[in-house]
Amino acid sequence: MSSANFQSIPTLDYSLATSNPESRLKFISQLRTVLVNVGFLYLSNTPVDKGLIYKLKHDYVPRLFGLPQGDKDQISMANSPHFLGYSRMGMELTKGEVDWREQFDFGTGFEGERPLKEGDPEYWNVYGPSQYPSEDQLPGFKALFEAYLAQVSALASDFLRLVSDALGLPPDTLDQFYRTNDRMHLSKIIKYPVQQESRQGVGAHYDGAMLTFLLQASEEHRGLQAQNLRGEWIDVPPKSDTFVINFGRSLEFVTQGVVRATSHRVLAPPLDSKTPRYSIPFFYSGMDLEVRVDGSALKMPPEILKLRDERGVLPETESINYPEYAHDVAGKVYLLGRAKSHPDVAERHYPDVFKELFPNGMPLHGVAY
Ligand SMILES: O=C(O)CCC(=O)C(=O)O
Ligand SMILES: [Fe+2]
Repeated sequence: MSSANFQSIPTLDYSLATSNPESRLKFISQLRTVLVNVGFLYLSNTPVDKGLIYKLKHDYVPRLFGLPQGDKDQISMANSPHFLGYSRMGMELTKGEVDWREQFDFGTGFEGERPLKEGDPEYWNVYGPSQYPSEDQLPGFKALFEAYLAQVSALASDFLRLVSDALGLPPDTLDQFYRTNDRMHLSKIIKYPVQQESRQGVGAHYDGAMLTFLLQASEEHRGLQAQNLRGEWIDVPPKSDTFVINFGRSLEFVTQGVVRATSHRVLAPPLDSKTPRYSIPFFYSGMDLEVRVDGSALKMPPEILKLRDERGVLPETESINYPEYAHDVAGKVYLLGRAKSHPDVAERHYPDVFKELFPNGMPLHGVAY
């Protein structure tokens, strides 16, 4: 069976990539197969501090969601033109349906605001400072989570070089989309409560960022599923001491479809569950706002394009997001994606974009994606 019709998700051992040249070659070859055919992998033996992850998962995350509702609402995403902050359950849409999850969105890198100047495009405002609970509310959390984000961000940057290498390109090739220092990567801390009105934790979608590093923070819950080439939903159960990595639409576009941006979704914990599911995705999303990642940006080696052709064409899936990479700069695509997921925030901070996307006003079910 072709690995494009995978029935489980492969695990790659990061220590192979970092120990010696022969083992690195082995890693690169495994990564090439995953990039072209699967689009999802578990990565084990990463350098991210295990103690930090433990404290985040078992201590801070439950306490973060356990804060009084008033404290959480104080840092509501509605306050933020950067789409950062707290979203109550039911405030986010995927494909026009409510996602039954409660979440905090945090970005890396910005302490102060960077006000727009006359003539700057609106999408310059998508990067900006995060909203954290105060030190009184959750002492030590900001420092710990920022340390975590710094480590995962460094890992993602190193991993992107392995991706370039696996695609037969010089290792620094994909760095060209991340040149300035003016960037923000996005991360979320998510709680999926036991099933509410529907089991849509998050609906079928592609990610936009080149890479996603997901920490599944509740070992007892399945729920994440990825779609193989035949369209079957395959479980991606939690696996201890690993990250789940998947590839997004920007990487798919820029590699002319060689890399699979794999459609995925999350089912909420079923009715008989005793606990919610927590997860922490980190999106290596902070591309330079002005770059284009359409298919003309990189020259792909012919032998690599051949692998894409041998894999075959992806069927229609339920996921249709981020088609704009074909014609818009990265900053604009990011803004459109965020506005579609959070129309209330868009209406307040980007009224023109809101009107363009939702000419009939605030979407209810089945209107947006
Ligand atoms: O919660 C998860 O496991 C995945 C979340 C996800 O796919 C996303 O936020 O893009
Ligand atoms: Fe996702």
